Amino acid sequence: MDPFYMAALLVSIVLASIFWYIKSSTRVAGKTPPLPPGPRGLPILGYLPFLRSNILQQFTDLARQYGPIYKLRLGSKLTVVIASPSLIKQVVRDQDPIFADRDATVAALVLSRGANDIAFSPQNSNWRFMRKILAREMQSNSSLEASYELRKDEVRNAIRHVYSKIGEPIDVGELAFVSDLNLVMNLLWGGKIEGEEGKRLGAEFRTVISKVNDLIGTPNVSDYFPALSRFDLQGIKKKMQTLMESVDKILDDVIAEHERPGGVKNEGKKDFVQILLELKKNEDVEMSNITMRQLKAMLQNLIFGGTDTTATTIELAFAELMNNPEVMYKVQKELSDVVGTNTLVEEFHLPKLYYLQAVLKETMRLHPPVPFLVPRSPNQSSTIGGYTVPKNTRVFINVWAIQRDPSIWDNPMEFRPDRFFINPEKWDFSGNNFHYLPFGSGRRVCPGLPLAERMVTYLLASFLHSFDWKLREGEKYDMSERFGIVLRKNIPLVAIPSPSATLAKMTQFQGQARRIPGESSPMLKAVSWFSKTERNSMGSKNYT
Ligand code: HEM
Repeated sequence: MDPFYMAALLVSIVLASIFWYIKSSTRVAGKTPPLPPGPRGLPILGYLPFLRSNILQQFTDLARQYGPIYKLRLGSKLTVVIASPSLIKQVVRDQDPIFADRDATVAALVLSRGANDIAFSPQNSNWRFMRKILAREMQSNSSLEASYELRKDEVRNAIRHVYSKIGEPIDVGELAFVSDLNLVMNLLWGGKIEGEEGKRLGAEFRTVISKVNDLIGTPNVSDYFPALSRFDLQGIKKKMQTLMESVDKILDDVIAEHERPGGVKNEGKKDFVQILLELKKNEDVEMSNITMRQLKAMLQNLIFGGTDTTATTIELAFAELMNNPEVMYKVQKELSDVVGTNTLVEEFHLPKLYYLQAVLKETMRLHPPVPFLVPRSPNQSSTIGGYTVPKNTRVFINVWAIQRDPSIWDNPMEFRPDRFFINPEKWDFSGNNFHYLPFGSGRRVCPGLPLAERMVTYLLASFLHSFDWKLREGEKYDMSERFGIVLRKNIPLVAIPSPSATLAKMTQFQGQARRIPGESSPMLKAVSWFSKTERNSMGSKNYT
């Protein structure tokens, strides 16, 4: 080589090396903040081999060791866990636009039809529109008022079902899940697909939802080592694709039924599918951008997002009440004072049930149904609490830890609904108080909150107003939890219903007032008599 070029090459290499050295030493010297602290883990695997089954407690213990923001390397995936109100504020308020994207796992990508739903979509105009339409057509006060009869139908069905099981053990989580699923399906395509067809759809969805939740909760090698994802070593992607084929089939049937001339009755309140299809047909400008794929993904969000969360809340509230008889007594006393003894619970009673509302807040404090929220992911590198959180990091917000933090809550492990009566204006579900976030916060806050509040309170109030509950002989209370994207009670709560004093009184009254010859059970008659909507005679719908 020409000596001149040789010299030029050497000089360039030396200059490049100096430049690189200066650049990297300024980073070391602290111009770019460091990554958060955290345990080291093993080469390649990172901290994966050290994850315990009780991840809620483990993530909380790690915060004690490393501070309110720490990092874990799980395979090649960088994960940051945040567990202090002030740092959460930085993520979900101060830097919300940066942190409001999601980091969907392989299973979640299949479930969300390629992040085309509300829950896993990046922030874009379609995501904003889907949230808007949900808020306007399903969650606004006026649309919730208009759909009340649909909820009332299902709550009465649930009461009838429990009534038919008096004295028998009932799996409370299962009861809550089926009731919630029926309720959500009724709002989505309610009254249109009934009878045997409705029953079949309910049963199919129950199976699919439980399988989907298992898959979403299974740790997947493909997520921790994206280079291996094309091999789908555990077959999770394949299994999810198969499940989605059956979901697709159900939703296609529902849509086809709505589009078939004469398939949908026109009288009464329009269901959500009908509203969406009409908007599409009328060529609403924003709606025309929404593809059929997105529409189905949105319906799925409502079914998957609205059933497990509400059912787990009801089961955990039930368990806490049975574990705390004095609190149960106060709830039932309030119910008989507010609702009275001559009628079943109606939704207009709910705003007056202050104590029951406090019970639900306390349940969701100790057992937030989505304990780490739905993980977020920054769309650019950012600084939180003096540490760098690189682009595409998976960010967990440990609401479970914050809502049990003794520096924030007095005797946090005690179930004390009364704590919500001190400065009640401070405690709501809006996500503005960073000490209490069961529905999340910021632009990703749960859009189903108004419906969830009504569903959970209405069902719980109805079950407790109409029945007394006890555990099976020799059974012990257990409040342990199992982690999943939605928290579960570790051991399902099984309880035995008997008619409450109110129901017994109503029954006596009914027995005298309206005894039908040949009717063996006047009490059964009473429940039926109080229901104005006897669609399914006295049978149970979709319950096992
Ligand atoms: C007790 C019941 C419920 C709880 C505790 C709950 C909680 C949550 C939480 C914590 C999030 C994530 C928020 C965040 O990342 O900041 C979320 C998101 C979501 N929830 Fe709920 N939820 C409940 C019921 C419902 C219901 C009834 C529906 C619909 C009918 C629903 C639909 C959704 C959807 C679509 C999202 C995704 C929002 C987005 O990413 O933009 N949820 N929920």
